[in-house]
Amino acid sequence: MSRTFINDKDFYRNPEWVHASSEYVELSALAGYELRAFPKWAKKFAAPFLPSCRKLQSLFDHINSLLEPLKDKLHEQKLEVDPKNPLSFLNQKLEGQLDELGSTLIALCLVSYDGGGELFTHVLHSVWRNEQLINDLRSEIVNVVGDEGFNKNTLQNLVLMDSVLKEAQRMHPESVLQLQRIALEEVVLPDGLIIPKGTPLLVSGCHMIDASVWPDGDKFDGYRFFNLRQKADSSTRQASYNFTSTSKDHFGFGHGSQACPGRFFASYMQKILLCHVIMKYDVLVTIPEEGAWFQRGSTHVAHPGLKARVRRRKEEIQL
Ligand code: HEM
Repeated sequence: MSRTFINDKDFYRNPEWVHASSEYVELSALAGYELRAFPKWAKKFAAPFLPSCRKLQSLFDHINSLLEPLKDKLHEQKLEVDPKNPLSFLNQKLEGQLDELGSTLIALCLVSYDGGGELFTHVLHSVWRNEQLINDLRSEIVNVVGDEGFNKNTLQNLVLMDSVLKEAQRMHPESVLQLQRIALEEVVLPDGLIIPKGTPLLVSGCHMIDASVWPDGDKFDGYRFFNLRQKADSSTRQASYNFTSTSKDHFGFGHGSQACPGRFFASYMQKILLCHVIMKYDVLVTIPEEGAWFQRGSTHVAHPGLKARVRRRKEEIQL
């Protein structure tokens, strides 16, 4: 994953970096949760006494020491942006002040690791309840990926899989409150409601999940966007049902100028992972009595009690 923003093989494949950055992302969710128990003014006093925050600080120091060789390489480079080198973009944005490289890279890890892992869990528990869907997905993979293997075209042509991903994200957005923004100027809505300048805003995504927009919206239908795409009367309309397209009715990746810039990469990654899992394994998922997910504050979380019995199968094609 880090390869998208750190294109230095010596670095992104370094097991120490992979381990430290993943552990940081995991632990920061826990630390954030624990810190919520304290009022804003008290957080900085409480943090040094919380084991999760102390561990985070030591991980952060370790991450910074791992970054030293990378910083040395960047110091030698010009502050020009090379389109093939995402690190050059960060270097320019930080104006060569590489003290903040650690926190910037960790912020990127946070936004990219977390959403991907959570979505993949929801995809797995959703598809493995429908044998027909698994069979259809396997046929699609054999037909589309079988001859050419993975490339941009074949990944785009996995349209049933695309529909499954979009549907899983519709039913399981990361949070039911999305599009976190601040009104930079006064906004008057068509119904006369005035949003004063400086107001922090969040938009409810509940309509993505219920039946007010999507028929049988509370049920997972892996074929939903595949069928809508088939019925669409124009290629623009077809494209609007792509997993990576955002709209006011489906903003799992956000919407507007700040919509997730990593969604195209995320889509390819989810598809490649799913191809491997679906072709190579038979899976029996056991859903806890309380359901496959639960709500924690505004976040929508996969239930940690989800269980899977996995058996290796012989894949029809070599991936
Ligand atoms: C399935 C995986 C992912 C999900 C569900 C997801 C979801 C989101 C959402 C909901 C937002 C907020 C958008 C808004 O407010 O309009 C966002 C922002 C962002 N995402 Fe993702 N994301 C994913 C993967 C990634 C990846 C792989 C990367 C980078 C490689 C990434 C980088 C970012 C960045 C940098 C932002 C901030 C954009 C801004 O504020 O301008 N995301 N993502």
